[in-house]
Amino acid sequence: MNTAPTLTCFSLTTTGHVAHLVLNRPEAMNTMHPTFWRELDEVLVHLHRSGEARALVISSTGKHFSAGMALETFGGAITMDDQSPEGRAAIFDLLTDMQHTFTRLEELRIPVIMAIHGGCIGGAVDMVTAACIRYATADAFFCIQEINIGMVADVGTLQRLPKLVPLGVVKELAYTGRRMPAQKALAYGLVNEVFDTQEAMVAAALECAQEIASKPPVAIWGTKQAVNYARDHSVEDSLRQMGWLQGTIWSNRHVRESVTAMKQKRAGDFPALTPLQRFSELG
Ligand SMILES: C/C=C/C(=O)SCCNC(=O)CCNC(=O)[C@H](O)C(C)(C)COP(=O)(O)OP(=O)(O)OC[C@H]1O[C@@H](n2cnc3c(N)ncnc32)[C@H](O)[C@@H]1OP(=O)(O)O
Repeated sequence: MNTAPTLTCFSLTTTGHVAHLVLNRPEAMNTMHPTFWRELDEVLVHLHRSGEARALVISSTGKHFSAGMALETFGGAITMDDQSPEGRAAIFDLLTDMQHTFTRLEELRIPVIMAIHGGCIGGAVDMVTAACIRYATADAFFCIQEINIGMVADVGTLQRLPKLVPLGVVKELAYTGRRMPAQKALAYGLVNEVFDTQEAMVAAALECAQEIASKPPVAIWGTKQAVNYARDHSVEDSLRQMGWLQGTIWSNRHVRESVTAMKQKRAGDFPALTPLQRFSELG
């Protein structure tokens, strides 16, 4: 079964093959607590499996995109004073779980666009660096807040941000906990575009998602696979992987339909991604 999960921290709508996930706890500045993590993971599993959406936009509500980890979880859900081997193993498992959620976002079958306004703090930086494309409002800022609360950023920022902006910039932000404003993020290429208003930004993100969703989904899937692979491997290895990948997914039918649609000045008609099932559900 692949039913949409029941959500309290988010709202999820899918229109014309574009899914739009909105962080909707503005009163709590969309902080990340155990329910946030569980629901985000469930949504991503659902989108990954359903095959219905062909692109995902994630935006937020209220003053800030997200204030990061809910501070009350430190010393609450996350028990940090248990120095026993069992306590340390539990921290390792918890952290790995959170890391997997953002890796799931990065490895989703469909491209993900983040629409970021106001503060994007701590865990929120972890999250947005796992996306394909980032848009921001002029009032947005990015903060590796972890250093200001005595910890090392541990859910992906230090691993993914250096692939997006120069290493010196990452180190400056990570050592100082300074806020990087949207215009600077634009100059470094962390965000693709800066908008005056949140409405304009979300509209542009949805328009970009719609454009992506109009392409053959298998070619989009393959392109995401290839670009993600190339980020972490040599050109030589990536070219070889490209050969195997293209050999696996090449479709004359999709290319013919794309060219015909282009000539006829109409949208191409492409089958959706096949819904995935859990192995255990196959009977
Ligand atoms: C794996 C992930 C790890 C992490 O994410 S570590 C980072 C955790 N996050 C933080 O440390 C956030 C620190 N907070 C801030 O930088 C600022 O705050 C904001 C930019 C988010 C907001 O600034 P402004 O708009 O000026 O509001 P305000 O008066 O500072 O905050 C309003 C109330 O919100 C509480 N608050 C802020 N962030 C969090 C949070 N992350 N978890 C729980 N509460 C938070 C404050 O303390 C305050 O509360 P009151 O009104 O009672 O004084």
